[in-house]
Amino acid sequence: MKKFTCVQDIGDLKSAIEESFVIKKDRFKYVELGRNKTLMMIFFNSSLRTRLSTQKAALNLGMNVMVLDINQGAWKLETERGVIMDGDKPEHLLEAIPVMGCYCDIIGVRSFARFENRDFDYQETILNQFIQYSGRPVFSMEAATRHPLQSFADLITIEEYKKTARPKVVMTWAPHPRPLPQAVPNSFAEWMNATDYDFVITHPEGYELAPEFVGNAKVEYDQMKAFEGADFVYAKNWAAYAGDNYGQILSKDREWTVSDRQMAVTNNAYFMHCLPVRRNMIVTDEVIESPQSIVIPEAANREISATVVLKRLLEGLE
Ligand SMILES: CCC[C@H](NC(=O)CCC(=O)O)C(=O)O
Ligand SMILES: NC(=O)OP(=O)(O)O
Repeated sequence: MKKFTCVQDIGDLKSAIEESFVIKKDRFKYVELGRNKTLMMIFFNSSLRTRLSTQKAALNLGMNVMVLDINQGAWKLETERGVIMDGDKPEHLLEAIPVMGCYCDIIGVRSFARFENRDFDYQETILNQFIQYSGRPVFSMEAATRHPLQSFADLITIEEYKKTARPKVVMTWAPHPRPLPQAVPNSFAEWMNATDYDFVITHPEGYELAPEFVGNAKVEYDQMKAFEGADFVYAKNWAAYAGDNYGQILSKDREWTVSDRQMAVTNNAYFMHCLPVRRNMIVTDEVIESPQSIVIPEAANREISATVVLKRLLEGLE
């Protein structure tokens, strides 16, 4: 594997899931593979799970690890080409990227959507500059339009907990005080559409995701109807994507906060969320603390998805 930015990069999902279960049984099985290889993790945005689980995955494979928080300690970076750099940014990304590539063997990048320009975000401008100019294999630790390490962990979790071959999985929008990226819902939808699950997306009108991510999923504007008979409920907030509303908050309707009311019409569904989660905005305390909440095992599986991905990137090194 030469990069990991989307579901296509992991190849056959069945083998990827099988490999994740092998690694879950013995996460140090390939500890020699990464000897004297260095992972560099670059964060333009905050992180807890991705930062810790990806570092742990690298240690599972015997790698050295370097972590750079771009906004704490590095020079402020200009990302636009052609700009006269007479402002507060002493360095351009187009120099910083190849320099960082000199010091490592594999690069992970976190760079959220900025909501300033939809094309800039949806062309994955920052991530693609790392792919183009670093000279190293690059993987996404959540970029503008996807979060594949999270979605891979979500799939592993559903495979572990599902009680039927084709569970009904419902991704629901929920209210939030800030406009959040579409990366997690886009990515979850992309991975769910790559399975044969019964996948439903529910959100208020105006929160339609980009068609290329919705794919063949059923979209249901009535949340209660969507929840009927669900085996898994995956909650997440996202800002509007469509038209002039890009990056906007259109609703903070707390009727969409996942509570016992909605969970009551499911098939005793498991509750999932990528975390961090705003309690009593996205989901009530009762639901996230219930025996059906699997948000912690879901987060634990981030170590597994990252170990599989890093293993395959190491195997792809010349
Ligand atoms: C893994 C999720 C990362 C990020 N979440 C946030 O930015 C939450 C920030 C907040 O709740 O203020 C998101 O929604 O994409
Ligand atoms: N789910 C996830 O990626 O969490 P962090 O933003 O804390 O890394």
